[in-house]
Amino acid sequence: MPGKQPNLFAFNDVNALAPALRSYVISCQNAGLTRHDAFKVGVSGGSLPKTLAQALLAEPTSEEDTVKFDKWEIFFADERAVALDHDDSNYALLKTELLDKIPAAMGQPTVHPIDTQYLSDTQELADQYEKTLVASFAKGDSVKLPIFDLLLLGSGPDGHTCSLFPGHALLRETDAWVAPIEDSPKPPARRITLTLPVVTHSVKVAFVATGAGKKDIMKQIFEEGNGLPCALVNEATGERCSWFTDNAAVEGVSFPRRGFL
Ligand SMILES: O=C(O)[C@H](O)[C@@H](O)[C@H](O)[C@H](O)COP(=O)(O)O
Repeated sequence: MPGKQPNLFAFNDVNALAPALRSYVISCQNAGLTRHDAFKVGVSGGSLPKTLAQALLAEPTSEEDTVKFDKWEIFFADERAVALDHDDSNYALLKTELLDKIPAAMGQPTVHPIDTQYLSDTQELADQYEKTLVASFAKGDSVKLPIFDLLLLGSGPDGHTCSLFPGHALLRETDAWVAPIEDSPKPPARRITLTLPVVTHSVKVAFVATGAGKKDIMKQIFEEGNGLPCALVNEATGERCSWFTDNAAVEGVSFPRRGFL
């Protein structure tokens, strides 16, 4: 149904994708600022932090085009149960690729990493991270799920997103906001992740998927679905979901592209 489908944007390369991603993120930021004077964003790992840095650290072209980092609250869409300076840490990746590069004049975001005193117990690690979300989103009778202003996600070659893997029982989680996973098929095995209802409840969801290595899974996600986690997000969020891809990632994918305005 037109208008209900996710937006698929395809660019020549990451250099062309980055300015569009910037303008999209800033429009989500500005909507968040209007709603609650803050921008609550969840990010994942993979190649996303690098692309995000390219997008966000560029020079602004106008007043509206300003990244207001001091209003940002950054959460992790998923995280590995490792120390914050470990090679596998998504926090460490974001810090190296983006946080450490933000000039003081741009303001500094509030960042919510996992509490590493609970690393030995992934259920507790997830529960504690959920408490971090509760403190920001005020879970209660009227708030059944947190509403992120934006989730910035990647897609694995198997169609996973966050640490929600194809066919995994975690896809059926309905109560928790954050859940542990002990048997991630992609190492490291022990992680925490936002659950599917939280992901699909976000005001906007953006995927960044680039490179020819994504072509096969993009075909499956957009043409067949197959219950793949990324396809489940597409189906539940429709037009609230946008894919920032390059031509190599969507070559041969039968799904209408949108022009990015
Ligand atoms: O914890 C993880 O396993 C990663 O965060 C993962 O979910 C990543 O986002 C995708 O695999 C896409 O990775 P690329 O962006 O590198 O393609």
